[in-house]
Amino acid sequence: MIRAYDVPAVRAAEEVVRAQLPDGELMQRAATGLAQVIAARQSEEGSDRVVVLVGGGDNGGDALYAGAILAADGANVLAVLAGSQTHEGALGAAESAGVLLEEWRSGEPPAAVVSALAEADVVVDGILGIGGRPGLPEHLRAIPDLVGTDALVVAVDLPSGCDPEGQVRSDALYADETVTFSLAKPVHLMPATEQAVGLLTVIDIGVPEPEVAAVQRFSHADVTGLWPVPAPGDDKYSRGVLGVVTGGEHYTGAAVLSVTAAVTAGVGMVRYIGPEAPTGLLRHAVPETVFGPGRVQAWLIGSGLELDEATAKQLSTAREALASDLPVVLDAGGLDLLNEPRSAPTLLTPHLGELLRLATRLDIQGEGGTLTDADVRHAPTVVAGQVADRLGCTVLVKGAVTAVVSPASVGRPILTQADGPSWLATAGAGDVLGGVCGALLASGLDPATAGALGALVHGVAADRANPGGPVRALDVAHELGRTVAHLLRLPA
Ligand SMILES: NC(=O)C1=CN([C@@H]2O[C@H](COP(=O)(O)OP(=O)(O)OC[C@H]3O[C@@H](n4cnc5c(N)ncnc54)[C@H](OP(=O)(O)O)[C@@H]3O)[C@@H](O)[C@H]2O)[C@@H](O)CC1
Ligand SMILES: Nc1ncnc2c1ncn2[C@@H]1O[C@H](COP(=O)(O)OP(=O)(O)O)[C@@H](O)[C@H]1O
Repeated sequence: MIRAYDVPAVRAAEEVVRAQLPDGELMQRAATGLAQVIAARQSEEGSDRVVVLVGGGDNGGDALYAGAILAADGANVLAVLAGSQTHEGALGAAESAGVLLEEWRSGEPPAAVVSALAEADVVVDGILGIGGRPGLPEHLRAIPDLVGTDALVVAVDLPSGCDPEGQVRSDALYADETVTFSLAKPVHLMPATEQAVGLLTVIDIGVPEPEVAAVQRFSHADVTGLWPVPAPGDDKYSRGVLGVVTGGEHYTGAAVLSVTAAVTAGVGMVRYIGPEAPTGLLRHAVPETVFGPGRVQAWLIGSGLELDEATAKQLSTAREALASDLPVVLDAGGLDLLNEPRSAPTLLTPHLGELLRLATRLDIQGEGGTLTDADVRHAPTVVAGQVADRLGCTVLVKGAVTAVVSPASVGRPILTQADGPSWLATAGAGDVLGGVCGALLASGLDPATAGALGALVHGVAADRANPGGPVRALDVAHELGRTVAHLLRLPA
């Protein structure tokens, strides 16, 4: 499990350690670890010219001390003093070590800074850390365009400009690698910010983990402890029966994809309810399927569902399921059927467009009044949290980083996963995810665990289906069983 802690928790944990150490010791540890990582990358790349961007806070202090260590070891280091002040101790160390200093505290960049950034092999971003507000300081907005395309950008603690809590998207200096200290922060794991982080390296400076995490991520090794593995005494009913109301006369594929995924992910049994065309296809594609009503442990409702007369049976089944106390996964068109809060375990699985539609229907407001597409893209987990609170449901937001947000009353950290290749952005992949999550919910997992674990296995299956290349959703579904077996073989 990877855990990230919000800024107040990080500051409190650091404060306890700091009080027991000589003044400045924590920063020395941070700078030394940072310099070691940069030196290792320099020797890998055979690079020499280092530009350190130094902000006015302690993040700038870490970066400038690290620059001093690198310069003392012979690197060619230029520090750009970009804050309204500069950490005094670090400045003294930098001067003594022979770091070249350039000031750019406001206005346009000096010519020397422009050319140094264009020619740098390594750019160390110490502009803002956990004290940063979202967005780059006004005079530094052009920095991402000034850094040469070949430079390795190493962010100190977090990429400057990113929201440390990872809730909102903003302009930022994207990093190839982010070096953080002892504790990961939400910025490193959240959909609004993770793309700017690059490779995350955590170096230990002796700060212990706080008790409560703000964000969690399952690692592959966690699957063994979480995945529902049948015991010798189990039968298909005790393992969980999933009722599936997906696909229609036009979206026949959604039924095949979701049912295939549930079956290959290892559900005890699937009962499918749907019209003739998808039923006919399923009889051939997934002969394990049982058709028609009967007892189930959970429902999957939505993918490819058409809300018209031809699907009256599906609609009445879906409405009965929503009125029951059984767990439900609600995807795509099924999201339109939920108007009231639900107290039984419920996992909603919208992509950003569906999240906008759902939140708009619930009258959730955006920054300038009516919620817009930009609002949802800017702050997906904030909007998901509002929907979760309003409906009492867990909301899984799909995308390159999947975020699973529980209602605030549950008091559960946000779970995020980023296990799939970008090739997974393909039609039908969401239907497959719905099937996996449905299978997990039917086996008795809670919605948040089912959502995050489902996203993990779905992402890994996409990678394994065709490593490094394009995948079709059906191949992802067919790969699920082997992927679960592979993950269960990993040492816990
Ligand atoms: N705590 C510890 O023990 C350890 C901490 N460590 C390190 O300290 C870092 C945190 O340092 P920090 O608290 O000084 O905050 P940091 O992010 O450097 O600067 C904040 C300054 O920037 C300003 N400002 C903010 N946003 C802005 C914006 N958008 N645009 C413009 N200005 C903006 C804001 O000023 P304001 O505008 O609010 O007056 C404030 O002065 C942490 O990430 C880690 O690297 C390590 O050494 C390990 C031990
Ligand atoms: N850039 C990306 N990288 C990795 N996975 C992605 C990316 N974009 C989307 N996905 C995943 O692909 C799936 C797409 O789901 P969805 O949009 O519902 O597709 P559909 O409705 O066609 O089934 C989701 O699981 C999502 O998390």
